[in-house]
Amino acid sequence: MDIMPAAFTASYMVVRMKLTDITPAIAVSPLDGRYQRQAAPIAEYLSEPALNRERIVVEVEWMILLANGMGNGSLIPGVQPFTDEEMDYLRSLATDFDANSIEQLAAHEAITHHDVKAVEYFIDDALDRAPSVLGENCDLPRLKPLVHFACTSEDINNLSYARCIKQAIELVWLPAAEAIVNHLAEHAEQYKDMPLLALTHGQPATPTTLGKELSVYVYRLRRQLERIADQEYLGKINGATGTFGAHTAALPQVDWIAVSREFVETRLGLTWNPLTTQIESHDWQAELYSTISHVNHILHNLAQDVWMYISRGVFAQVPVKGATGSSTMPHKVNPIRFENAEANLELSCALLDSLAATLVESRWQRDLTDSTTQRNIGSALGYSLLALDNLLGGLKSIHPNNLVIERELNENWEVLGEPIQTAMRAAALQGRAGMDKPYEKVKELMRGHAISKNDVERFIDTLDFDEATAQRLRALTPATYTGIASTLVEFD
Ligand SMILES: O=C(O)C[C@H](Nc1ncnc2c1ncn2[C@@H]1O[C@H](COP(=O)(O)O)[C@@H](O)[C@H]1O)C(=O)O
Repeated sequence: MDIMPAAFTASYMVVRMKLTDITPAIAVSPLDGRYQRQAAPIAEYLSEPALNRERIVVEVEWMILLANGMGNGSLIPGVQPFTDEEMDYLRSLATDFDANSIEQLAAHEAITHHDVKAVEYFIDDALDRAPSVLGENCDLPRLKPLVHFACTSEDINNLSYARCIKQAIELVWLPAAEAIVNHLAEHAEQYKDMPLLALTHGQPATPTTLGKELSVYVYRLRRQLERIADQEYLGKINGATGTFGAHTAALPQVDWIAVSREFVETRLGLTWNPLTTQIESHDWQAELYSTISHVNHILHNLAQDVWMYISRGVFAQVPVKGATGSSTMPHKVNPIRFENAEANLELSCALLDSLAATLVESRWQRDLTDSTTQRNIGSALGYSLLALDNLLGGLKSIHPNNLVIERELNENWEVLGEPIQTAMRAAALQGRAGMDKPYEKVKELMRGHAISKNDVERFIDTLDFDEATAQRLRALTPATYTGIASTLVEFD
């Protein structure tokens, strides 16, 4: 079916260049295209090559544990412990992982159609090449049966993913999130005494301070980030259906539980999962993604709040030299970084929520849906990282506008209705005359009218407060009616 009229087809479809012929490849995802620079730190740990590099680490460390044992020599009869040179050589497969390695793996996978088998063959090739590097007497080519010994692919995959995700979170995502919290905390302290008209339901309400409102976000975010910093990353290495079946059939004398635990905990720095089907159950991933999604939602709330403060004039934006706000309205500076952050947080949440929901289900002892799904963890965190970057940039480009803040407060003296009616209640309870129906009297005075400083003072004077209370109330202004907001900042 023609998707364009014939004339269009002739002028565009036939003669135009194919974008897919351009090198380097054109990206489908904006994370790998337009936003590549900002998302790149995630790709270092969560991308196809990063996963394969980590798979090599896991395969190699497993070989080293089997060959060198846990203090009592090799675990496998017929296998001598690796020399230091041999271990360095094997480990260099991961540390020297490069474009050439990626090509070699792709060549194997083109034949095997199995990504982990391709890694096994990649290591086999390296064992074959070893004598040319380590000398003719090198025994490594004979040790090919040691590669992937007693492993199912998921033994390698789950450990690799756990390490990839741990590094991406601890080295990239968490520091970026902490940078936002630190920025907010610094400004909460700076503006802890700066009064601000609060709005509940979008209507003027009891004033607060700008610093205290920022502190609320600091407190919320810190609670979630602490959970993420304490996150467990579970891993398993227990064979095709989690029974150590192949291990015990081949080498019944080995304490495989101890070996498995040593490998996951000590060698790879993860938390040992003793009980699984073929797959690690991914519950820890669901926990992590739910918490990050929660953080994303808090940040989305922040981005929208700041966007609305900018719209109100409470925050002013610093124009970027040379930048265009609107293509047609020259006066404008648009809050685009906050809008970009909102959109990317939404995309991240969509992916994270899907990952958290689907990764925890697998038919019987394994299906492969998790394999395909987990390939999107990098995108889920990448969209969040991009949002963090834009949010921080946006926050750094705004400052409070005192004139607007003061004007808002001065135009809303009716917010003092609350302290006056509450003081009337306290006076009534102490038996002072004329303090009945405090709420109704204040409402009568203030609702639906523009109220001035004079109106408030006159009203206070009509009431029989004791002198100290009357003075305290008379001294109140919308700008000073902020309770102990500034003190509360210390709790963030
Ligand atoms: O260790 C094994 O392989 C055991 C096997 N289970 C599997 N476990 C892990 N990976 C497997 C499995 N099966 C296939 N594959 C390979 O996974 C890749 C899936 O590709 P994609 O859908 O792109 O994520 C793709 O490369 C697949 O070839 C079983 O039979 O239980």
